[in-house]
Amino acid sequence: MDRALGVKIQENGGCFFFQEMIFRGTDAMAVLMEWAMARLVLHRDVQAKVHRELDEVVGRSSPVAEPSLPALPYLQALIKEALRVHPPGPLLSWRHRAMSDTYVDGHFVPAGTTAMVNQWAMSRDPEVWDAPLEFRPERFLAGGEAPDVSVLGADGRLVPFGSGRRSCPGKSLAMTTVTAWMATLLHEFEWAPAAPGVDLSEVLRLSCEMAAPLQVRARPRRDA
Ligand code: HEM
Repeated sequence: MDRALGVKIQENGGCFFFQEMIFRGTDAMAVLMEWAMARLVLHRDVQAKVHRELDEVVGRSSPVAEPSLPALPYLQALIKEALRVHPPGPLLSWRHRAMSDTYVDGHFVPAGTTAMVNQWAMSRDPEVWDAPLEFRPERFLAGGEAPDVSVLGADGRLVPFGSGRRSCPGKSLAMTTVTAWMATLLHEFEWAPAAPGVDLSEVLRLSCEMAAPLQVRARPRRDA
């Protein structure tokens, strides 16, 4: 029994929940990092800015450690921008169903319709985002159009983890883990595409993945 919600959890419900945690926890984070790396090898100026921030905050002679993570605003902006342009879970709340015939914004929705939130489209809406197809982490920094946007569900402009009580329970863990991994991968190496150009085509599987898996070259950059 979930005492907070007063809901009885069946045995198979518990199994599904753990299955979701394992699949979503590993798959979505890996997919997000692949997209972020694709953007970093494509936009070398963005990669150079992350490297500069890491050199200033962590220093070339030290590895990344957890206390440095909150002091990396550009890296955090980069991860938000990757979540905006390439949300691993583009459709939200697919388990919501209309209980009766209704109208939403003038559109008839018959009873029994499964309702989904297309946050992929929301985060590319030109009425909300300046030049939405441009990859620009600066939009999340001071002076940008969305400097204080939270990705954790409190701001409808960007909801890569959903919002409300069925939002992703792993969102804080995911943000901390992805920030730590990206910081380490970027502090230790400089990344370049294995061949000229990067194919940004998408394919929707469990997550919205790169259709052509990313291939990169890594060059060590840190002092021994
Ligand atoms: C970058 C990483 C991640 C992204 C982008 C992500 C995104 C999402 C999204 C969009 C949903 C659906 C929300 C909705 O439909 O409204 C979801 C649900 C869920 N996520 Fe995540 N997630 C991530 C990482 C994780 C991690 C690390 C865990 C667990 C360790 C996790 C566990 C779950 C579970 C169990 C659900 C289902 C919740 C429910 O049905 O009530 N996720 N996630």
